[in-house]
Amino acid sequence: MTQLPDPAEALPSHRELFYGGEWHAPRQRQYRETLNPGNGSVITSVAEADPQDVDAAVQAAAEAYPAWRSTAPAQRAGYLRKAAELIRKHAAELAMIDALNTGNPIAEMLSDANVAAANLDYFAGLIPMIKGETIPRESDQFHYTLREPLGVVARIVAYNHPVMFAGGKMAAPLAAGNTVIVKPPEQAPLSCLRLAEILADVFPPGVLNILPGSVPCGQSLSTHPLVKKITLIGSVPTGKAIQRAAADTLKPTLFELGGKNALLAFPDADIGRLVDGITRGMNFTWAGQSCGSTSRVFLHELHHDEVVLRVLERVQAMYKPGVPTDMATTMGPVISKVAQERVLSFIASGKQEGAHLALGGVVPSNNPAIEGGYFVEPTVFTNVQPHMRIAREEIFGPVMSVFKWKDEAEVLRQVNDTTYGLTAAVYTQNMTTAQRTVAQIEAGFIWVNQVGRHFLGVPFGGVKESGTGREEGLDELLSFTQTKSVNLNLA
Ligand SMILES: NC(=O)c1ccc[n+]([C@@H]2O[C@H](COP(=O)([O-])OP(=O)(O)OC[C@H]3O[C@@H](n4cnc5c(N)ncnc54)[C@H](O)[C@@H]3O)[C@@H](O)[C@H]2O)c1
Repeated sequence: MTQLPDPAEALPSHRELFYGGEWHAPRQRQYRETLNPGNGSVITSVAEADPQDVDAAVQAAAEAYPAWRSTAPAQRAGYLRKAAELIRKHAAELAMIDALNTGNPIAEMLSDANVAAANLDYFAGLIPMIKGETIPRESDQFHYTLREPLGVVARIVAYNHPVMFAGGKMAAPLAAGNTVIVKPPEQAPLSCLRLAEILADVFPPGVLNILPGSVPCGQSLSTHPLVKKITLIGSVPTGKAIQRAAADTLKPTLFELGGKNALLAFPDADIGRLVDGITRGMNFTWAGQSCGSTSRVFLHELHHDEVVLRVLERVQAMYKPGVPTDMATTMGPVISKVAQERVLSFIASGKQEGAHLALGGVVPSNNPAIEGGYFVEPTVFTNVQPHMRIAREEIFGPVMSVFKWKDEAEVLRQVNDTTYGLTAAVYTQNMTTAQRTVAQIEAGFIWVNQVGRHFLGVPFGGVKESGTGREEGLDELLSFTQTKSVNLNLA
């Protein structure tokens, strides 16, 4: 069994900005309190980068770029593998920090650092795929292309998996020869600071920079002329704001945004698997705070009542809000008081609009150990209708909406009747039904007969407003390169 570190000892000793290989106090001396959502207490305060700090960090990353892009591919891969090794070594401590600072249960967070490390290893191995082409010659004209890095890349990440995103998303741009600035989520920056401490001596100064800050920091990164690409894991409105801000410098973007994902079950679905998929797909463990959560469940009228009954039993048995740093805890809080109030207002709207509250819907009140934390009981609505707010908007909380269907064309219309298009899941034992349905669902990633899993090498990303571009595969790596075409006149 994994030896867990003491929460207080796991915390980083730095609270400042890490760039150019050193720690820097923020120029305006601005610090922001960061909380433990499990009990609402303040853990510490962390530096907030302002535009001047952003400029200094970008300059440091730009200075480091020429040497890093010229570093031999095998040597660059070596740096990434070293980072992966260190992240694995410190996985338990990083998980403990994220459990404290995000509220996600420690038992589940133990894998997050390992996912980050796996990304570093994967992209290190993929470096030889950064290749150009030769183009058929016309008489004495010879052409070829080179794939070159972009320069300084900024990656802004969301709070639901800070270390997994910060560690994992630095991999592709670094592998491609870019220098990187990671902006941690302002709600939960501590594991990213510890990551900077762990990796401080791995990369040459300025190659990896970690810049805690909030919206102004993200905005400055979006407009800075030396940032050559900006990416976001976050909400749709933020993606749109960054896209607009990046327009002045014509920066390319890569967005992994929100979702209102459907799980569509056909009458022939294996009921055991289906119940398991519905229950797990909602990600109640981290209070539903996952972009890929299948929060809209479409059950055929032939099995609806039986499946709902079993899902309710299963959810109650599997998820109990508890202290996030306790290994036995199966469900955490949402990230903040504001988020808790937002989730509760969605629940109120569901009731008011006539959906049936089948489970939860309240703040847990029977566990003194989590008093003051931002918890909401796992919540399931049935009899949800397409026009309701809970059917249309991303809640990013532990609220599942169940719909009943009987007509395939109509249910597919409802599944696609959303501005989002991140993931979907289809349950059927008939592969023809599966293929027919997959072809019609508007989503970037579709599971058949399971939910939630990611596989390195299989592109992940959204269609419609859920994002642009693809991550977790070769597409991601190549998106941090640009093509240079060369013509040789052999006449
Ligand atoms: N598709 C995915 O892979 C994925 C994964 C996790 C979360 N998400 C999405 O993230 C959202 C939840 O995270 P959140 O509430 O922290 O999102 P958010 O959009 O509010 O914030 C995300 C990040 O963007 C920064 N930011 C906010 N406004 C900005 C601006 N104008 N300019 C530049 N940066 C800005 C924040 O500081 C933060 O670091 C949900 O919508 C969820 O679906 C998507």
